[in-house]
Amino acid sequence: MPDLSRRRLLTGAGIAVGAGAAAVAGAGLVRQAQPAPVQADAPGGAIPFHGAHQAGIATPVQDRLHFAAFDLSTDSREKVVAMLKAWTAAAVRLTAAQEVGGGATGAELAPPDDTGEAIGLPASRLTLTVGFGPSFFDKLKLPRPDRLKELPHFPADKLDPARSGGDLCVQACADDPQVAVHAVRNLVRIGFGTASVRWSQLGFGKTSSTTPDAQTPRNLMGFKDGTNNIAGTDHKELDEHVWVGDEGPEWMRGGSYLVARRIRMHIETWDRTSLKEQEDIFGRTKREGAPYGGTREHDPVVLDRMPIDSHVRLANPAALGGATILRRGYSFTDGSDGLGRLDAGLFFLAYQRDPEKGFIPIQRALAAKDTLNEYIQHVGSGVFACPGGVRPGAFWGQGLLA
Ligand SMILES: C=CC1=C(C)c2cc3[nH]c(cc4nc(cc5[nH]c(cc1n2)c(C)c5CCC(=O)O)C(CCC(=O)O)=C4C)c(C)c3C=C
Ligand SMILES: [Fe+2]
Repeated sequence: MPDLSRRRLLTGAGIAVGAGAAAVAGAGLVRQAQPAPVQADAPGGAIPFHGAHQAGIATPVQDRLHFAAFDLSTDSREKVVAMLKAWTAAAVRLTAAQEVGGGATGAELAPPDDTGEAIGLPASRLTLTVGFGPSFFDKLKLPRPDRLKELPHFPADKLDPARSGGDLCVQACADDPQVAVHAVRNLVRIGFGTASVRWSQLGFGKTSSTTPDAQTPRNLMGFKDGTNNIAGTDHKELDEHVWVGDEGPEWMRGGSYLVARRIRMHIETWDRTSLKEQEDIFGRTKREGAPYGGTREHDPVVLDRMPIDSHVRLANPAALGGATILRRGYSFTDGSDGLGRLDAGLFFLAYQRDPEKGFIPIQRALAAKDTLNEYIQHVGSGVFACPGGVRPGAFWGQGLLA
């Protein structure tokens, strides 16, 4: 049997993985040594796959994203269960820097189970998070959670169906883009015949942080983005606004609803806008990120010091009866659009306990009035129910499908 570990030693804890771990290739579940939990902000380390919540939601935000939305090519629950079992087995290995199935260099006369481009790379804090779209429930004739509804149309939406929807999604985040791309590519291979990619999005330069003490990243408009976000360590806020509780359904407990929006930025127009106007649009200063009326980034937001139609004034929970989301977006550039303009923007990802109390009221307010709208356009959209965390030996969506 080949050495299936990408790196024999994971983290300073020096736990050996791979060759010694008993893994079952293909659809079978894997029983193996789990990597020791590492400091979540340690570069290269492994984030545990199992837990009360799926990793990749409150987890400190990694540098890179590969997001993929899939359509089912079957209405057979058995086939979907087999795929989710195989995906889970692969995800356990991928997030521990191990090759999937029989590895990248198994039997000579068959295509290898693992595509191989991550050989030698560390886990890179890879997280894999799965969600089910409304159409998943319709296709498989399963009861849909009350809170999982198609999003309403918002004024100025220009959604491309080819970049919207999807029966299920996988969010892969890692500090190394090759690790994230490898993970999604291998899941796509495993899903062949059961699910195929409908659309996908690569992202870089996280635009929001869940670690408030870290330096706040900047978006492509040059502003600090994520200042007033929920901290991944703030369990009270997470329980109140992000994690599904007793309201269920049972399989959604500890899970969350994800809204994904591909938001194009009209970068060229933005770059011709005065600094004063740019700052008025957000209600924050560009260099420091301070709210109008304050001097430091984390000074409190005082709504009536900001222009009435500024982004932060409109989106702040105090203006919206407490509506709160966990933001986890990434910048993207997908080359130019054929008209000499950069196809760039924000791939906005928001997690919440109930979209009707999170994304929807905030986006209604923004779509109606935000002065930022002149510089952006929502061109892709998806909403997904991300189940609670996976127990060792279980598989993604087991509570729903088993
Ligand atoms: C519906 C939700 C939101 C969308 C869509 C959205 C798009 C969007 N945002 C920025 C840049 C910034 N947003 C900032 C704050 C902020 N934005 C939202 C929600 C949406 N943004 C919220 C809830 C907040 C926090 C408001 C508060 O409580 O103060 C900021 C300021 C810094 C920060 O707190 O993060 C920036 C900058 C862009 C560029 C964009 C679409 C392309
Ligand atoms: Fe925003």
